[in-house]
Amino acid sequence: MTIVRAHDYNDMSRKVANIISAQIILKPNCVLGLATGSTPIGAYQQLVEWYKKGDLDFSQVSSYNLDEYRGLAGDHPQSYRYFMDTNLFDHVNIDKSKTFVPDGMAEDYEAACAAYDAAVAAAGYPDLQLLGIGNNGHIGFNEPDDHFSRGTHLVDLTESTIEANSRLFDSIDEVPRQAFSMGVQTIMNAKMILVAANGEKKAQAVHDMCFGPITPSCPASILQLHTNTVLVADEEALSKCGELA
Ligand SMILES: O=P(O)(O)OC[C@H]1O[C@](O)(CO)[C@@H](O)[C@@H]1O
Repeated sequence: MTIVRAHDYNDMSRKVANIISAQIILKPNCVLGLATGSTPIGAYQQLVEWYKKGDLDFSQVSSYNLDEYRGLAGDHPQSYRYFMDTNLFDHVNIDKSKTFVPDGMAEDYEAACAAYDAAVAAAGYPDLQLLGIGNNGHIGFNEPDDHFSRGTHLVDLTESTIEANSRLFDSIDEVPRQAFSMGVQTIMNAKMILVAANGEKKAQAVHDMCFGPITPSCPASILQLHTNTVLVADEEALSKCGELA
């Protein structure tokens, strides 16, 4: 794992955006695996800025998002489809019909999850998979468990994740208790994995991801086995990684 130190959130965001834009420049028709949450917002803003300056062209890019809350439609302001549209897709020249987010409203969800996996596989898996990391070491919505997940599946969110994500809802009762998430095996099929982390709340998870045992109780720890993983983290997120000093 390559570890890139950033001073703070803005520096992390620019570094992450630089790596994503290099991917788009080197392979204009690349497949991006994209993430939601607070972490990537600054990077998406930077990408939009460079697009507006004429430095980036998304016209051939396609994308697959990691996850979606169960029960939220794409026009719900807290849905991850809405997040992607408002933070990135609506501001660049990406073809929205080539942007995919799991369907939070799927009735036959097992068929929908299988179809999502088939589509990601048919696209050849992401050239670059962007990931945030949960306070508990989750990636996508793959929560700590006794095994690593494979494909897209229904997840029962942990209390810790529900509480962490409640800041984005009017009350904790409104946070969906379930979500659909790409599986860990699918994430590991990406050609490059780019993890972004900032803030002291992520310090333990970042330490365990980089230096802890490889265990499904910290899903991100499996990234130690991926041959092309880059972590961009700020000083606070790296504060428990004494091994790096
Ligand atoms: O960036 P945040 O908001 O801390 O969230 C961390 C991770 O948890 C999720 O919200 C759950 O999937 C991801 O989207 C994100 O990468």
